[in-house]
Amino acid sequence: AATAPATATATHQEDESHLHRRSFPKGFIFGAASSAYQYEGAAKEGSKGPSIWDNFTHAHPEKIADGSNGDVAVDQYHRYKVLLYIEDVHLMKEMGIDAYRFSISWPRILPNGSLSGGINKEGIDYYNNLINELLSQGLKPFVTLFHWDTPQGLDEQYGSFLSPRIVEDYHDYVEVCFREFGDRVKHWITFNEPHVFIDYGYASGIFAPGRCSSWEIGRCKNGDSGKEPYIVGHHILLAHAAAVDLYRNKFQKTQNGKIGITLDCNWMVPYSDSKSNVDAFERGLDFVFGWFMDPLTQGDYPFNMRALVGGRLPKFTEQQSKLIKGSFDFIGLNYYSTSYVYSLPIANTVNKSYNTDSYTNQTALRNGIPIGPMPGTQWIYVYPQGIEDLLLYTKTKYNNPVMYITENGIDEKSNGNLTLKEALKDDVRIDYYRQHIIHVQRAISKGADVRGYFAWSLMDDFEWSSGYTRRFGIYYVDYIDGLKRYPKSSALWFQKFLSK
Ligand SMILES: OC[C@@H]1[C@@H](O)[C@H](O)[C@@H](O)c2nnnn21
Repeated sequence: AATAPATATATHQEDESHLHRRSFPKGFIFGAASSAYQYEGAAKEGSKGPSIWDNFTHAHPEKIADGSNGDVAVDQYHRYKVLLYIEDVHLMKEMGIDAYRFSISWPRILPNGSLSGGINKEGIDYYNNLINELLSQGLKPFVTLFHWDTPQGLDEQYGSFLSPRIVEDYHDYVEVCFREFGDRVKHWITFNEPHVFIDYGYASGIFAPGRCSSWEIGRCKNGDSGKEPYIVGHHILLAHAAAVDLYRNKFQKTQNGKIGITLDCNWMVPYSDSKSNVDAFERGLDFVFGWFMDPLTQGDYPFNMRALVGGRLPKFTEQQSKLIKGSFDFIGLNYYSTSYVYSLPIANTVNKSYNTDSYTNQTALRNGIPIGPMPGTQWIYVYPQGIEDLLLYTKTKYNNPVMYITENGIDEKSNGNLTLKEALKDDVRIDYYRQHIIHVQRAISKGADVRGYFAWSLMDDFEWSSGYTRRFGIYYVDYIDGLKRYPKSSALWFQKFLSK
């Protein structure tokens, strides 16, 4: 008689026997990731200037799930020694983690955003201490130069990324960072996820600076969701290229570091194999990922964007195109989830928006069946095949660049009713990391040039519009009792996985 099908103990349960650090290429880096606004706190200390996130959380607490902000966050500014030395670096070392990805707060270096406003020595000192602490514990610093916290001064002075003036100010800011930290920092990331920063900050308006058309979900007072996203994206690419050009011409020969950019791309699966939905798959990826990957590899935006956005999409001069094309030593990829994508009928909507320009929509359900389990927040459906497919898509379409997974992770709801012991038992996260690491390994075995993998996040932290209601950490932070840190089961799993 036919044997009953084995009931899956967990979706995508994979064979783990071959899973250990040695099964990755020599020199492959495992790390943990963070960002300045989500970790540092000390928002008004050390002569730091305000960022748009300081302004946004205080001006619009209603836009944050628990009305919170990053004034204190997990207080890395005061605790990095404790955070990274006695507790976390100690555990990171024990865990065998090789690198720590963190971001520098632009207004902590240049308080009003421009060089003319002066360089903040206390900011330089803080990051020097943090970098030295990491190195003293054998950890490589991977530094993100911009993780969404634009100096408020530049936003007020000339609309920050809405103006080409941002290119010069960003150039001056990164030059200070290369000069002050480049002797020890050998991996630079110019921008974190320009797509998310723009989509949420200038199209839907739910993130800082909270600009969008009045009819968009953010109900913004100012903005234009059909024009501003493309202007901001254009200036980010120009600023990125200026930073890479500066690094290559003035610092790389002596400092011998690498510079790249981190892009987000949740993977997509055509809702059906109909031509229209397969076309939607291409368009959907072009509007999220190709928006930046095409200029970086070919010097112009994808054809789909040129065709559908028309005159609202800025043009590159020949010189700008040359400067942008090839302006990276590596690409950072942030992957979390996958959705089905389907085509929408072309409509002559008066209300133009980045959110509708691609004539695609995404859904987690097909015929009512989710693409994967959703054990955490409302947007992460566990689909490990997606990280493999994204890596292989990038390999095939963009000539196999050097890649790092610079973020991958899952969260759980913050639940005050759990005992500490229960809160530390994050088996879902262990399962998530195990499966995604296996699929990264498969992509490498198929030729993808992946050099590293960073877990998001080292510890629970300020989760943007979700505030502290969502926990992404492999460390638990006790927000009630002095921000104490406790390794979750996933931290101990990493320790075991990395020690083999
Ligand atoms: O939402 C979890 C994390 C954020 O905390 C990071 O700051 C951001 O880079 C990101 N991109 N995708 N998912 N994430």
